Amino acid sequence: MHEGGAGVRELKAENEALRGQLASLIEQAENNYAIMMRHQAFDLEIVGAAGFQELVATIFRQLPVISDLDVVTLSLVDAGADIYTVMHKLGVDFEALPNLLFHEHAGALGHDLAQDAPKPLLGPHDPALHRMAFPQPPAGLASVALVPLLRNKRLLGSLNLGSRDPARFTPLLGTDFVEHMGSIIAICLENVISNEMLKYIGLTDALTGVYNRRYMDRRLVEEIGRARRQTYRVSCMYIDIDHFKQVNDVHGHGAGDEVLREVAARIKAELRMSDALGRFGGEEFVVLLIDADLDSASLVAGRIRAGVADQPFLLADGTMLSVSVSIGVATLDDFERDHAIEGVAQQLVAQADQALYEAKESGRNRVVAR
Ligand SMILES: Nc1nc2c(ncn2[C@@H]2O[C@H](COP(=O)(O)OP(=O)(O)OP(=O)(O)O)[C@@H](O)[C@H]2O)c(=O)[nH]1
Repeated sequence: MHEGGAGVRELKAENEALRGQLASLIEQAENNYAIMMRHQAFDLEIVGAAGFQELVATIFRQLPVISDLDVVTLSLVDAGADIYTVMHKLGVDFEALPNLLFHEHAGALGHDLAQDAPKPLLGPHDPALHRMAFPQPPAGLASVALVPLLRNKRLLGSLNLGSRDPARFTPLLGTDFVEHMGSIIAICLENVISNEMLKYIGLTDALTGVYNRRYMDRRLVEEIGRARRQTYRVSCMYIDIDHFKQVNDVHGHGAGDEVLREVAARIKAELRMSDALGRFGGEEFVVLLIDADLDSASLVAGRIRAGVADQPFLLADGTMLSVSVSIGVATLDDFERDHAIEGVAQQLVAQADQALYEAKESGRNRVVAR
């Protein structure tokens, strides 16, 4: 009887211990489930990101929270600064993304480039070794994971995770989870970068790098709409290189291309950030000036004319060439509220084109405003 009582107590204790273990296993499973759900929501959010800025901002905003990290940086391989330049032109606000780092060469990422598919590097934080991944490490950063972002064996960059907990990332830890995260982020990055590049190519002129006609037509309509609402002036310049056929005929098409590029650069040098310059085809450029009346647009046009004519062009083969442009300027002042914006935009460009015709007729290398 006595022995039987002890047996029951033992069984009870064992039962309680088992219940305790089970409760902690259930809690752990629930925790893991919650983490998995948060990561699934994160995956869905980054897959749905509309563009580069949204994707990168989502990574920086969400990852530290859902993965309980003290710092996240993203290093991108950007030979020739192509990605940076295009994103900048498309309006990405890099100041809002201080943990986005660009590197000219993949070697700066810290991964073993001799391997076809380098593995994530986990271990203690070493300020000297991890300087490129964490240029401004938070105080107390103790362990880090550098996760290579790979697409078809090409290293796009590295996702760099940091924690103040020294046990968070150790070389012995499994890397399946971070590898999975890295592969999803790599796919999303490759997608948004190529989409943004295509968008950019579709809006710009390959020879001169300025906007193309398609972009300018759209921008004109947008700007006229905005100018109507906010009642400021919009002016337009039509610029045409004088006797450009001769440049091609005498010096060759390559020299003509060089002149087109240099003219575009000289026009751009006289414009404000808010103005838009586009090549309308051949040797014609159109400039849209925001918040500029006819007088100030004519002043800018005068500076462009002088900027082209006063300094001879030095071609790659050493040839010096005198080039000039004729410019027509027009402005939108009564906002023509009763007319459709598309019609008003066409009329503004046509008016500048008419002024350009007068500039050509009256001797070239001059500005006519009307
Ligand atoms: N090199 C080069 N030439 C181009 C390009 N697009 C158009 N052209 C040339 O631009 C020239 C335009 O000549 P025209 O329209 O006759 O005018 P122009 O000789 O500039 O004479 P004015 O405008 O009357 O002063 C033609 O010779 C075209 O072949 C281009 O992308 N590259």
